[in-house]
Amino acid sequence: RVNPQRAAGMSTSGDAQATRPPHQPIRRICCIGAGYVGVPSSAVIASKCPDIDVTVVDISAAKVAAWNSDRHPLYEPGLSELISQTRGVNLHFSCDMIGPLEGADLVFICVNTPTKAYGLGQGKAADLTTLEAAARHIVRTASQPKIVVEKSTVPVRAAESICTILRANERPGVRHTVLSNPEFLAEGSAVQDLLRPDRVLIGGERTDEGQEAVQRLVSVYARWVPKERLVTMNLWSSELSKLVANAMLAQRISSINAASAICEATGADVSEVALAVGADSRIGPRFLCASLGFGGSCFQKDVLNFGVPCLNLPEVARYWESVVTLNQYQKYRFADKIIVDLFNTVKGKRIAVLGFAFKKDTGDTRESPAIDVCRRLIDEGALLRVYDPKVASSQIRLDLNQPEPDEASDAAVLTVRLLSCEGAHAVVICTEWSEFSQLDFGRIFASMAKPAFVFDGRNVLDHEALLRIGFRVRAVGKRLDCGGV
Ligand SMILES: NC(=O)C1=CN([C@@H]2O[C@H](COP(=O)(O)OP(=O)(O)OC[C@H]3O[C@@H](n4cnc5c(N)ncnc54)[C@H](O)[C@@H]3O)[C@@H](O)[C@H]2O)C=CC1
Ligand SMILES: O=C(O)[C@H]1O[C@H](OP(=O)(O)OP(=O)(O)OC[C@H]2O[C@@H](n3ccc(=O)[nH]c3=O)[C@H](O)[C@@H]2O)[C@H](O)[C@@H](O)[C@@H]1O
Repeated sequence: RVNPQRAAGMSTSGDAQATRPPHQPIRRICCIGAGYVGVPSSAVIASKCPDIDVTVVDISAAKVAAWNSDRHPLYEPGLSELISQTRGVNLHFSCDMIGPLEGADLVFICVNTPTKAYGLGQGKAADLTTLEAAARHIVRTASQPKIVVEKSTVPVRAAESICTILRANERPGVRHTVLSNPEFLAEGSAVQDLLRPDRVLIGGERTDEGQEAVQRLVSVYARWVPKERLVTMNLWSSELSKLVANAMLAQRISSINAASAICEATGADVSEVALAVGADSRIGPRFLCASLGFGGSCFQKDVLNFGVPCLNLPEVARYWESVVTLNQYQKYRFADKIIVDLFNTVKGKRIAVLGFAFKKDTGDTRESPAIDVCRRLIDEGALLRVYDPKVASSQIRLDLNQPEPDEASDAAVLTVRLLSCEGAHAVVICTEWSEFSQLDFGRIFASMAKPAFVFDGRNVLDHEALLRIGFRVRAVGKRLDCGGV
């Protein structure tokens, strides 16, 4: 069993390396999970470590086939280029769940760990089914010792469960080691984040074998990450640090979004407030953009997961839950403002929605705030035209529970393209794609029903210019044409 008593303080890689004998270099890596984390991480390792062979495996044959083709299953700037340099050289994608694993020195677990959708802890706890399946698969398959690296985001002490499963099923003489190496990349900048990480955390047991495994993984990252950014610590600190980081980032957005509601009520401007607050070096300027709410597959999941109902800390749980509650409020506050400002009814009105991904530079729609906003408008009888440069129309229909259009698609509730804004009562910005600020709003205005509204859920447009054209403009945390001082 993992022994938490052996845990020691945090250190950076240089300290430990100096006192230890040279360790066996990592030659082969198997990554379980060909998703947003597994593939960029593997591609960066392959490109930075030509002597390491990396194979990404997944239970989804369709996904593996797509990674082996030129039509990759997800969009991430710079990733296709990396893959074209390394695929077939030292980066491979495979459905063979046995061979690559058996040959690997080190196995990254990068499977999804979503919020439980059923039973005990439904809607809050992490569903660790895939993580456990991966651990059982490793121990069933491996006839040689492996370094098993938990890269998926997990509740604190998940490594203990993995370890227990491994220990109970290991073959005689085969002892695997578990490390925590949480990933901090953000979608849309994954490749850059991996190439230049603020820090790489590696948590391991403070036993000789645990520390040997830590150093072997350190030596992989040390090829391109400065050693002062390679931070080693105990397993539980590493697992918890990931959750705290995401929870604090989400909390920051909910804080500025709470301020945005006060701005709208008072006439203060949230961009000015963010500038002033962020100038304090203790706070810093990043991650203070008020919005229609945060999205993505992780923030809500990790904040709730961090609320730790099982640890019986109800005050702590309530504190973190309020970050999510405020986010829900912000999404519906934005949607309801559209309805109220369009004279309390959107029934039968055309509304052009620009952007559907949860942020720019990704095609990912998981927990996108656009979904809640669009659903609210559809429920109120609006006719939506949704456009996103990177989200497939079939995905938008799936997220909004709308069937594929038939011949009479113009009468459909949802049109997933934007031929024009002709006849629309409002343009709604849900994602901050750069191309939206380049649109010819003069022409758009001319084609729209009047009065013509713009609801900027990301504060990315030139509001003064829009007002001059004649739009009624609503933005997050600002009073524009409705009575500011
Ligand atoms: N998406 C992101 O930006 C980040 C995600 N994370 C964390 O990383 C983990 C993975 O997230 P994503 O890459 O977004 O998920 P994803 O859903 O894109 O990819 C997970 C992949 O694992 C595969 N998989 C599931 N069970 C498997 C099994 N038993 N054997 C083989 N393959 C299996 C799935 O088919 C899927 O392709 C999660 O814990 C997430 O919280 C951490 C940092 C950033
Ligand atoms: O664990 C994870 O999955 C990752 O979650 C986030 O990354 P990601 O969700 O990809 O994207 P972010 O840039 O953090 O944005 C999250 C959401 O917050 C919104 N946001 C972000 C910043 C801001 O100032 N305002 C704001 O509304 C974004 O539009 C988006 O909807 C973290 O930034 C990563 O460090 C972490 O690894």
